[in-house]
Amino acid sequence: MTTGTSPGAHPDQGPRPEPPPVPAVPLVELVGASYAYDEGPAVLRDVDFAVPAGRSLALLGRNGSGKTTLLRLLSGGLRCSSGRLRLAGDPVAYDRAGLTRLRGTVQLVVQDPDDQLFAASVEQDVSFGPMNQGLPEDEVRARVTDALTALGIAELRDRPTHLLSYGQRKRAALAGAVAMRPRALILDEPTAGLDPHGQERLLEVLDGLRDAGTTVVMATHDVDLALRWADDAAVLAPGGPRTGPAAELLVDRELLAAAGLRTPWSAAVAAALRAHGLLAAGEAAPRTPEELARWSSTAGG
Ligand SMILES: Nc1ncnc2c1ncn2[C@@H]1O[C@H](COP(=O)(O)OP(=O)(O)OP(=O)(O)O)[C@@H](O)[C@H]1O
Repeated sequence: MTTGTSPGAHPDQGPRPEPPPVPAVPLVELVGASYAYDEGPAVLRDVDFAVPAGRSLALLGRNGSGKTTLLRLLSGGLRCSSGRLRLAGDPVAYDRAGLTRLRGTVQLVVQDPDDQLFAASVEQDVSFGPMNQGLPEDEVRARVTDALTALGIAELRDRPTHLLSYGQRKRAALAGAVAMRPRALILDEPTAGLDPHGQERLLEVLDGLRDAGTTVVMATHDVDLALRWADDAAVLAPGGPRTGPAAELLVDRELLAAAGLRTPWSAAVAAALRAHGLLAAGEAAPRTPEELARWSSTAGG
């Protein structure tokens, strides 16, 4: 991960606090990692991939580029064919103790909530992880309450999981990970299948978690969402992942085209504003319709 910061923005509330600087030692890191499934060629080859603590990171790439595989390697669900996984600088041992330590720090939420939820009620599901950690009952209950409140689904506590809507199931699955109080949440396409309102609410939840110090990694196909939400971005391009500040990487048209991604809406707007002399070179471009409205009211554009 290259160093640098980018000014994040809450969707509707103006600039959010600056993220912490990129620390020298990543929270979790793949070094020279390769992975091939039994039946196929290598999906990832000799990949270096660092997740800096306390920041938000969007992972982008075309279908089949290896996003899910990379997230599973980072969270210990898959083991590199070669190379290694490090947690806070230390190599992860894939034994019980090593994986317990990793999962206490890094929690993966898979794309389909039905692959994650398994208990009869929301409360039972969300309490499973903390109970499994051997926490006292009071602590488990408090964590469930906090996680459901953070996700805005406190009223669903006693509901059977199979009666929830898709968006509610996505939130319940995320609550289960949040209840583990991990340092890093790794989310595989968390906004997929949510309506626009549901996406906005989820981003607010993720911003709140990040602002409280949780590292949040999200795989997504949505370049617009990635550019306005993430501090950092990683693009799975043919030569391997490219990482850097989202505001720099996600306006690199050549890179995006090579990775099979389109240019974000706001980058196209910025190019048009510059072409018409309305935005100075180096001046930050608006990244959302709300930022564009604020920019035009102050710039008189
Ligand atoms: N269990 C598996 N067994 C064999 N091959 C697999 C398996 N899971 C994924 N693959 C292959 O690995 C490659 C990368 O898949 P992966 O799911 O990591 O990509 P992705 O970037 O997450 O894709 P998408 O955007 O479609 O979700 C694909 O070619 C896929 O066919």
